[in-house]
Amino acid sequence: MRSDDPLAGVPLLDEAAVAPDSRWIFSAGFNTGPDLGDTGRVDAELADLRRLSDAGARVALLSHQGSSRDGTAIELDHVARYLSRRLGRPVGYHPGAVGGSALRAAGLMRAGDIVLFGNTRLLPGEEDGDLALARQLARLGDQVAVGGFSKAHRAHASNCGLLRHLPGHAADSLVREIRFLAPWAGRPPGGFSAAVLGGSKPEKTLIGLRHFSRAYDLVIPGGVVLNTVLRALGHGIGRSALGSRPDACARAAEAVLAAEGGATLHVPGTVLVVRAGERRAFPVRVTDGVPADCAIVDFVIRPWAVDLLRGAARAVVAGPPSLCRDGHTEASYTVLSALEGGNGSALLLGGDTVRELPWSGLSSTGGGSALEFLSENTCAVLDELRANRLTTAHRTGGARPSLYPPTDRSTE
Ligand SMILES: Nc1ncnc2c1ncn2[C@@H]1O[C@H](COP(=O)(O)OP(=O)(O)O)[C@@H](O)[C@H]1O
Ligand SMILES: O=C(OP(=O)(O)O)[C@H](O)COP(=O)(O)O
Repeated sequence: MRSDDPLAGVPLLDEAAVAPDSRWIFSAGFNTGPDLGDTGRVDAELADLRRLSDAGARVALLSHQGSSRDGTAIELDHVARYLSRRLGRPVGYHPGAVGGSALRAAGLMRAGDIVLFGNTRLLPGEEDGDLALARQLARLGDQVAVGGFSKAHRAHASNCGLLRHLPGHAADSLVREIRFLAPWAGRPPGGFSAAVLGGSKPEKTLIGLRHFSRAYDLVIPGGVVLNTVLRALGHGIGRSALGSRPDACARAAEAVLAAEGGATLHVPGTVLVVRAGERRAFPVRVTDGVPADCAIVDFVIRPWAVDLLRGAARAVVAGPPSLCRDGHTEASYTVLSALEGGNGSALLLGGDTVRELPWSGLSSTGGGSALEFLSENTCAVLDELRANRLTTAHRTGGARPSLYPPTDRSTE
């Protein structure tokens, strides 16, 4: 029988023996540019890195940032400098993560050293989970510690792929995040629940809209999710953004709109739009349709929905509801002030959501990963770690001491 504990059967770094001079690969999900923006995704890994280094491990650190598909992936020396500062010890940077020069850099590491290798998103095959690439990355160490919750929903070479080649363990950062999110997974236990969606990634519609419209009482679509819903309802949306998978998102929105029961879906009467080449937003009635040369950047939340948000026992915000980074804050700030003034608990999910919205309450370092976890009570990396525990690599573990002293696994 499958346990409800999302960590059941997952090997934990906490329970692993970390021998002096052992070679570890730490899979992280820093995904932050040179301005470092919100550092939560880096800070989350500090304790695990310190623990491995203090135990005398040689730590080859791998992280993704941006994407090679849209040219946003860059070198990560800024992250190594930040880590050095925060850890109070040198953290080296080696551009490139595969091939002779990376292996030589790994070979020069001494007990306790931490070296960040080049951005994995600069490697062809990373985002396809290429196992040949994973095999090359695996040469940087003998065991893997998996942190990087922000990419826990991606079966990429530098997380799930590595686990096909080496014994792996969930870093404490991953465990903490899962334990923190677990009470939010599935259908809320009682009281009124609300979800506000936004941002631009397709997961907000494909996972978020689907899940929350089944499991919650109120869903307020914003960002690209709102554009998708308005189009599915037959409204003109001009040149509003529809994200990277418009067709799949359109089908998901149509299915949600056609479903019986489920959450009340907030559809605004007024959206705020910007004309191409201009910055100033102006209101348009949804029923009038957005002019062809305009894009939706914001919207006005109806008073009844603001009241429901304020009274919600539980609320999740996944993605900035409006284009905050360009100063369009009407929907976003309305949501935040309703939640701040309310009596329930509210949780923000994601990178840009946490970076762009002024919020000091609960937040997760994951956007898409957190949505997947809330919807499925698991995610790709947890499944792979469970499978990894049963593999030959894990069972033999070379000549190393037993990684897992007998523990209570009765929940498996
Ligand atoms: N109406 C909109 N049109 C286009 N982009 C939007 C819109 N509303 C919000 N956004 C943008 O979406 C981006 C974040 O999307 P996403 O990556 O999905 O969020 P997160 O990183 O929190 O998971 C932000 O930069 C935000 O300003
Ligand atoms: O920033 C991330 O996702 P998120 O914006 O959904 O939080 C993760 O680092 C995953 O990145 P990806 O969505 O480019 O695979």
